[in-house]
Amino acid sequence: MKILSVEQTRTLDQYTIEHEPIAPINLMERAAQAFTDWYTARFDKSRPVRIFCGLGNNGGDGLAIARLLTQLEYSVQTYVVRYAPRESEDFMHNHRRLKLISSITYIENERDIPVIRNREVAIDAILGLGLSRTTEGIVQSVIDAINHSPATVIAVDIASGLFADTANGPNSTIIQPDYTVTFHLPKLAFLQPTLGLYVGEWHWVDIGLSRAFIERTPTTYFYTTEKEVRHLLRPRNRFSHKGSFGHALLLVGSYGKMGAGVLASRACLRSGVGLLTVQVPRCGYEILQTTVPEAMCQPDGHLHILSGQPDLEAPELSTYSAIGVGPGIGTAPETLAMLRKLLSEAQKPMVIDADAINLIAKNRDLIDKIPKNSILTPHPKEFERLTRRWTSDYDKLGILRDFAQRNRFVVVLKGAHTAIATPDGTTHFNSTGNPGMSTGGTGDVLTGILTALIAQGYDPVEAAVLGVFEHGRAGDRAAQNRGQIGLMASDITDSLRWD
Ligand SMILES: NC(=O)C1=CN([C@@H]2O[C@H](COP(=O)(O)OP(=O)(O)OC[C@H]3O[C@@H](n4cnc5c(N)ncnc54)[C@H](OP(=O)(O)O)[C@@H]3O)[C@@H](O)[C@H]2O)[C@@H](O)CC1
Ligand SMILES: [K+]
Repeated sequence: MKILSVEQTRTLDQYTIEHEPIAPINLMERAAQAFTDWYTARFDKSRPVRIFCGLGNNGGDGLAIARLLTQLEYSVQTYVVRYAPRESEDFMHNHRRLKLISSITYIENERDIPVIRNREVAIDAILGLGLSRTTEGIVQSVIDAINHSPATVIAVDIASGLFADTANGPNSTIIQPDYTVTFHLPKLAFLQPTLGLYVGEWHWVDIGLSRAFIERTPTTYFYTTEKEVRHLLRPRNRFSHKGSFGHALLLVGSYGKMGAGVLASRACLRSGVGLLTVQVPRCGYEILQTTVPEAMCQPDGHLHILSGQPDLEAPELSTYSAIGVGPGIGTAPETLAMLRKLLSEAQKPMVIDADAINLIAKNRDLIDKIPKNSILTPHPKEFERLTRRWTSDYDKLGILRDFAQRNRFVVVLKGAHTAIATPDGTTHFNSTGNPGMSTGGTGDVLTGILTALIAQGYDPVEAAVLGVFEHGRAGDRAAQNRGQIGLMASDITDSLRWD
């Protein structure tokens, strides 16, 4: 799914109005109806509704929603926050229609703000995509009152005061909704970790905006949904054999951190790799052979860490169709030497995670040695070590895009909506996963998955988008079975399902 800018979204509305064609007031009615359908499917009439409307089209939506809910016999009280002398045309139209069936309260001063009680629902239709400056005055006071109330808060289209794709200034007053019900495609703001408070649980309702326009509008931001992923997964040929699915090499583990290696190895095998060889310190040999009998194990000459001196005659690196390195390897000097040699010799895109990233961050000359199109999977702290500290989520997105593009890497920045930046400058946000996955070892599982996909011949960008999505989806299945709190990394591996 594409993520469009505010400017593009405005043009999309306009294009739909001209080419469907549909009168703007009818498009607003469709939006209000879609919101109302969403609302009535979840909230019954026992909960009083207070709808707060601004003077633009977001307010117009609010007035139309008030009329539709009133007609359905919900208990509705409508407020218009009078912050300016002018109203939009469609606002005025809906204002006239609502006036015929219900009263409207005007908020001009603080004393006009009602007390919002427990069990009530506050619908925020004060400001939408037309936000052009930080909120102040009476708008700010109403937002504060809603935020401090015990009511369930639902934002229409976007929380009032939240910019959809640029940073809000410090100390901005913004609605903190429990839900956001949005009419357009997802907005960039919905996917940023520090803005979660201003989004809540977001839902998209379709109001039939022009698909033709969306298809031909260029964007660098995408949101991965099941629809896209379905096209990426390759079906298996009946006559295939284990050689058809590649031979992966994982370099993992150190004394006390062999679990990371086991997690990555099991996930790799559960993700369809044909053959797997795992290189571990000698202390990990029996552990790996016992816990992952499906894998071949190649012990390092060093007892506790990977030093790159194999104990046995090791095959050429070119034997392997994919190489993954990092989980549990530590940052010992011998391991750095091993990584340096590995990066210099590897010819194909690799998967680079955890301590391998930390070693690279401390030895920046290694960046140039990483094969082009390799996948790096940092969490935010590791990414900061690799680049620099950011001032906002949007600043971080810029750093991420530049880093991936300049070095020709695929960077998987892990988080609530993992962001995948590609060498061609696009960024893909993931839609699966849950907070239960914030636990040790889930990153190791992802490394195993990605290495398996590359080994099977998936292009690195496809592997990253598909692998991150399925990793999150397996996490969601695991959370359904056990709940989020009890979720462990190995549950994710056990919940993987590829067909
Ligand atoms: N177009 C369509 O077809 C559809 C649109 N739809 C709906 O319309 C919404 C967008 O509507 P919109 O463009 O009228 O913007 P909206 O946010 O309601 O208000 C703009 C007004 O607020 C003012 N203002 C700005 N910042 C302010 C501040 N901090 N404090 C105070 N005032 C401030 C601003 O002033 P100005 O910047 O012009 O000075 C202007 O007067 C969209 O989110 C969706 O809900 C749906 O019905 C689907 C179909
Ligand atoms: K709003």
